[in-house]
Amino acid sequence: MADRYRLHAVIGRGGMGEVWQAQDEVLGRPVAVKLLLSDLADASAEARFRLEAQTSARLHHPHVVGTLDFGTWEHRCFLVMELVDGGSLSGELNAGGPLTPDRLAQVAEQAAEGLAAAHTQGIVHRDIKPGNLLSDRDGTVRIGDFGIARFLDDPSAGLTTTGQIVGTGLYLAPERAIGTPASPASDLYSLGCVLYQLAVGRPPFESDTATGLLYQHVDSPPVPPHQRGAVLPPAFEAYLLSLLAKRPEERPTARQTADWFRSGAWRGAPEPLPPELPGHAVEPYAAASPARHRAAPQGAPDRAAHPRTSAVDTGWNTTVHRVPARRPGLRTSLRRHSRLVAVLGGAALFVCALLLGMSLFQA
Ligand SMILES: Nc1ncnc2c1ncn2[C@@H]1O[C@H](COP(=O)(O)OP(=O)(O)OP(=O)(O)O)[C@@H](O)[C@H]1O
Repeated sequence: MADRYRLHAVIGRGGMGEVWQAQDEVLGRPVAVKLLLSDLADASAEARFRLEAQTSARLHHPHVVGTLDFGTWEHRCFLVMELVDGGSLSGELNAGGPLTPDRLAQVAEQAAEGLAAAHTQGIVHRDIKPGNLLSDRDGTVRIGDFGIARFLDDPSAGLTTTGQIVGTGLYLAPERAIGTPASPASDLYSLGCVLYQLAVGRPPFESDTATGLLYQHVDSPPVPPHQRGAVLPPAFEAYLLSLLAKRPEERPTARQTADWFRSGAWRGAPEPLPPELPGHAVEPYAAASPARHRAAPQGAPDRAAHPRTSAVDTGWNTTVHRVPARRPGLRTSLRRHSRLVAVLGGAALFVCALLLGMSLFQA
């Protein structure tokens, strides 16, 4: 192909193309070649495919599948990638059943490292699922398939042109289920779903209908993995559930997740919850749902105790300028600034009374 690549065998087929195990005959190394499906060879499919190539080409990281080349051959676009020769995490689960805590922690750390690299570049993956986490033969995990990834400043992020939510329903974050664009935190939710599935054998939520599935993401607390037979250290389980927090701001960042798993803290007991801060209540998803009480489990990072600018919260520091903060409602702002409002109101009253007094005196 293209006077350079010898295609050997099809590895798999996705929504956009088929992936081949191939040989780069110029550089003499094995590669993976993704060919756009011929029945998709229209301008918009080509543009999406090209975007996938351009997005992934911006990332050079040991836990992201590297992009090597892109071109057109016999009217079909192709993308050349590093060959990851150990299969996907989906295959690993199917072949050997739920993963051991050690392997799971390795997957969590390395996938989070790859996500942190993407988020730092302003890229949200939007389709984290077991089939997109590939593994080298030595077990190293790499994130592949940036086919529906978007840059954070892309106004179309989160929706296709027809208004459909894209991404795989089993791993879709609640904020995306209700139509909000994907953010880095949405990738962390998807990673939480994947880790849950790799630990339990089944994803956290399943339903016969797409609506039923979306509803559960938004409103149902996940059943703790140990109640479904998983054997995880308590701290690990607590952290995993924090990734599944309904509210995006309560999830740890990719950077925090990678650091936490690398530290080995997952082997321990959950840390005690810090005392609830007054006025910390936020009101987005299912305020009255039991999920609220699950959202910040023991051992999970407490976002209120580590605000975005704190030195502990390094993950946010790298991405905070890219992530548009949700604007608080008028009532929330007034409540937050009540003391300031009272002082300003008092001062205004005083000035009015003074002016009135002076004008009366002059009259
Ligand atoms: N660089 C790679 N090295 C080895 N295998 C790969 C590589 N990229 C993809 N694959 C494998 O090829 C198969 C198809 O991948 P592809 O990304 O096209 O589709 P998908 O992620 O399964 O589906 P979709 O694109 O519809 O989400 C997957 O099974 C994946 O494991």
